[in-house]
This record gives sequence, structure tokens and C-alpha cells, in this order.
Amino acid sequence: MDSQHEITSGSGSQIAFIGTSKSGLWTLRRRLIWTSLWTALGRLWGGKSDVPVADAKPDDIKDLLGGALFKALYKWMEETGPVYLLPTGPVSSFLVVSDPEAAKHVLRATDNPKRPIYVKGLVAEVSEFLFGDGFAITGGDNWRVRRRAVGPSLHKTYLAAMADRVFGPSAQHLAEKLEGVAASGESIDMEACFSQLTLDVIGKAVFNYDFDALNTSSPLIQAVYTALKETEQRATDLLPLWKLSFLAPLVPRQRKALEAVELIRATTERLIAKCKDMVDAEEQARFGEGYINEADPSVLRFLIASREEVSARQLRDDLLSMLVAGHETTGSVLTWTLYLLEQNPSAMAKAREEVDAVMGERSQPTVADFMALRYVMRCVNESMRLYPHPPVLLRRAQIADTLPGGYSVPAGQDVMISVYNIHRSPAVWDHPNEFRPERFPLDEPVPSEQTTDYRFIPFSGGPRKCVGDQFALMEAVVALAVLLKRFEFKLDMSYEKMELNLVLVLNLHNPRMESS
Ligand code: HEM
Repeated sequence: MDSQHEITSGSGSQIAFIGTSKSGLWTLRRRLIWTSLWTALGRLWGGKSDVPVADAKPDDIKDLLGGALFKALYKWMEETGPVYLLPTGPVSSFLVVSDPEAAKHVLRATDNPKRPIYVKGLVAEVSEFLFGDGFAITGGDNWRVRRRAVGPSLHKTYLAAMADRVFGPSAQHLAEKLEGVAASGESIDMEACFSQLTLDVIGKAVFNYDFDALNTSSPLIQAVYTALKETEQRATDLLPLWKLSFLAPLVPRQRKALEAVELIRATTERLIAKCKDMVDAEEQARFGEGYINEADPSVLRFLIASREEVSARQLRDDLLSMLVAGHETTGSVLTWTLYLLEQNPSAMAKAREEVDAVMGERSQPTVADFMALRYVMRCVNESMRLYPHPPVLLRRAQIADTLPGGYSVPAGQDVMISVYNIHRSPAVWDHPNEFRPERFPLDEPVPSEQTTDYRFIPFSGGPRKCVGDQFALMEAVVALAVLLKRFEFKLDMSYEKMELNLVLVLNLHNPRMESS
């Protein structure tokens, strides 16, 4: 409470100072800075906070960066409670939220015109070099207008067309590749296969372009990994040298990331140019609700044909947002779901039984089949509960706030919603660490933040919720159905693999490492 009070009264003084001398303003600024520093010190180290402080020193956190931080976040939740301050420096901290009600409060008040309390904050800062002006990270009116334009491009009719024309055929394509491997009796890295599959899908669905990543090595995949790794490192850099843009070309890590971004942008621009030519060449079709262009039903085409005013750069960055946000995430969900099914033979048997019963002789599910594959869908949901990707969501308070439970949030506070903690908290779920797809009954709606009152938030919630959630769920269920129909999978314990790459801040552990 102290902090809110002091900051509020400080701002009040500022109004009184406006119009007075320059030196008066400087005095005030100095006073405000000192007040904030003093308040932050008191909150973190002086026992003056109504939010408990985790027993973690900045050095502990530094040691955990790039690795097991999300496990430590869980330990601190057990020790400290569902809302705590995590010191990241002498006066800096994250307010870590592992409580569904508090998460709901923050997510709903992000970019909400009626309650504009939170913004994306740090996550926007650290990924601006990649997403540029893309709507995944911008805020306010700039975001609202463009989100409204992109949302309809993923409507139901479009998804149905995608299931038949993209999700199914791409999964079949992967199955053909696996057929050869199965015949040879060799092991294959399914994580890499899923990453290639999801790049092929997003390429065709968003750009009407075939990367053919399943057959040819795509430098784009590596570029996306490199860029995402850089955002992750930036978010946790204790010395954020990346803020000094003139240094970037001199630092090898950042130079590599900038080269990767250049490649991603150049690819996106090339695809846009191709699509624009096509649209220009045709009569401008009128895109009403549910209209599907037979030759090219891609999101890009929809945007080019339906948008009134959009700069080339904005279009590139919006499309790039979808390319990056929709590729690695879905690849990770497929990897974890297959891993969990392999580790749980009874769930695998049930899923396989459902696939056989629903699909009969068909090698690829129809849209009606997809609707009937309820148990497979619950396996995907349960896998997203156990291994949410991203495992944390970042926000920053623009003004002072109070969370449910009475925890105060001063203006400027960085907030970290630990989706992983919420999904694994014993206060939220029974047997939270067990894979139990049955916890989501088949006769109830597919779980979401709405149906679970923010106990299940793999796609976030509120105004900034994932725009591709239905797309991703359909893509994942279709791919699993195609693969489970044709193959049995066995984990090769001798196979050593590098870490999984994750969007945003943290690394999840490798399934193979976890089980060893
Ligand atoms: C299983 C797969 C996916 C997961 C787990 C996932 C997760 C998320 C999450 C958690 C957010 C919100 C981040 C936040 O609140 O800070 C988000 C946003 C977003 N996602 Fe997804 N996503 C997935 C697939 C997709 C796909 C397939 C697309 C595109 C077709 C996509 C496009 C986007 C975009 C554009 C945003 C930014 C939306 C905005 O800020 O308005 N995602 N995603």
C-alpha cells in the first residue's frame, strides 16, 4: 500500500510543478526516482510489502536462466504462496502469479479499453527486433484495428477448408516419410518432424506457400529458433546490452539474431509479393463471411483482399507474427502429446481405439471425424495443461492496481503469470502431475479459460488471447489421428537430443531427459 500511496502523491506534486522552472521539474524527477527506488528496496528487502518475497537472490536466478527457472518458480510457489515477488536485481522484480483468479484479473485488464491496466511490457520490448510492428506485440488502437482484421481470416469455414486441404494432406506427407523410417527400423527425431510439419502447415495456410520442410532442410526453421532464443535471452539478460542498438552488430549473439530476422523478413516479403501479384491479376473478389477462394484460401490472400489501408511493413510484421507464433507452439504440443501417450499405454490404447472407430478406412479425418475425435482432443488438452508453451505470460502494470487477494501492484511492475504453476498447482487440480485426459469429460465442451474459470490457460485469455487457438487444436488432432492410425511409437532411450526450443522466456526440459 505504501508504494501506491507514495507514487500517487508524487504524481500529484508533478501536476503542481508543471509550468514552473526547469530546475523544479528536475528536482521533482529526482524525488520521484528516489521515492520509487526507496519503495522498491523496501518492498523487496525491507519487509514493507503486502506481497511475500521469494527466498531467491538475484544470483540464484542468474544460475537458473536458460534452464530450470520454471521449476524454481514452482518451488517458490510451494514455499511462498500463489502470488509472490521474485527479486531480479537490487530494485527490480517480477510479481509471479500462480493463482487462476489473479491471472484472470490481469489477463482481462490487458489492452482492455474499459480497464487499461496492463500491457505486454517486457515481452514486447525483447521481441520487437523480431516482430517489429506486428500485432502480436503492439498495443492500444494500433493492435485493436489489426487484430479485428486478422480474426475473421481464421473463421470456421476457413478452418474446415484447411482440415481437408492442408492439415490432413500435410500429416499424410509426414506419414509417408515415417513409413520409410519404420521399414528401416531406425529411430527418428519426432520433435524435428513435428517442427517441419507445422512449418509446412503454417506456410500453406497463411501464405499458400509450400516450404516443403519435411523433405528439404529449411534455413527458416533455424532462423526462427535463433530469433526465439534471442528473445528468451533478452528477457532474462541481467545486463540488457541489446537496448543499445548500435552495439548489436558488434555482439556475435545479437548479430546472429539480426541475420536470422533478416532472413525471416525477406522470406515473408517474398511470399507477400507473390500473393499480391495473384490478387492484382484477378478481379478483386468480394470476401463476404465464409467466402473461400478456391485457388488460394490463405490468410494472406484474405488480408490483402479485404484490408483497406495497411502499410507493407505492417502486413509483413503481422504475417510474420503468425508464422512464428503458430509454428513452434503447435510443434511442441504434438511432441509432448505423443510423448505422454507413449508413456501412458492405456491412454494410447483408448486414443487409438477412437481413431479406428471414427475414421474407419479413411486415412485422413474429415471435419465430422475431427468433431468426433473427442478423446484425442482431450489428450491434446491434457498435454497442454502439463506442458504449456509458453509456460509463462508477461505483463506490465501501467498504473497501480490491486489483485484479488489484496496484493498491491505498483505502476511499472513486471508481472509473470506462471501458466505452468497454475496448471500444476495442487490447489487448482487433483493429481496435478499425472496425465489424465479423463479429467476433461468428453460430454463437456473442449476446456478453455472460459470453461475452467482460468484454471486452464494454455492459449492465455482476455483480449490478447491466442488468435490461432482453434486452428492449432484442429491441426494437432488431425495430425495425431493420421499418425496413430498408421504407426506405433516407442521412445528410444538411447537417443540423446538437444534441448527443446521454447517461445518467450524459458526452456522446458527434454522429454527424454525427464524420463531418464
Ligand atoms: C498449440 C499452439 C499454440 C499455442 C499454445 C499458442 C499460444 C498462444 C498464447 C499463450 C498467446 C498469448 C500470449 C500472451 O497472452 O502474451 C498467443 C498469441 C498469439 N497467437 Fe498463438 N498459440 C498457438 C498457435 C497459434 C497459431 C496456429 C497461430 C496462427 C495461425 C497463432 C497466432 C497467434 C497470434 C497472432 C498471437 C498474438 C495475438 C494478439 O496479441 O492479439 N497461435 N498464442
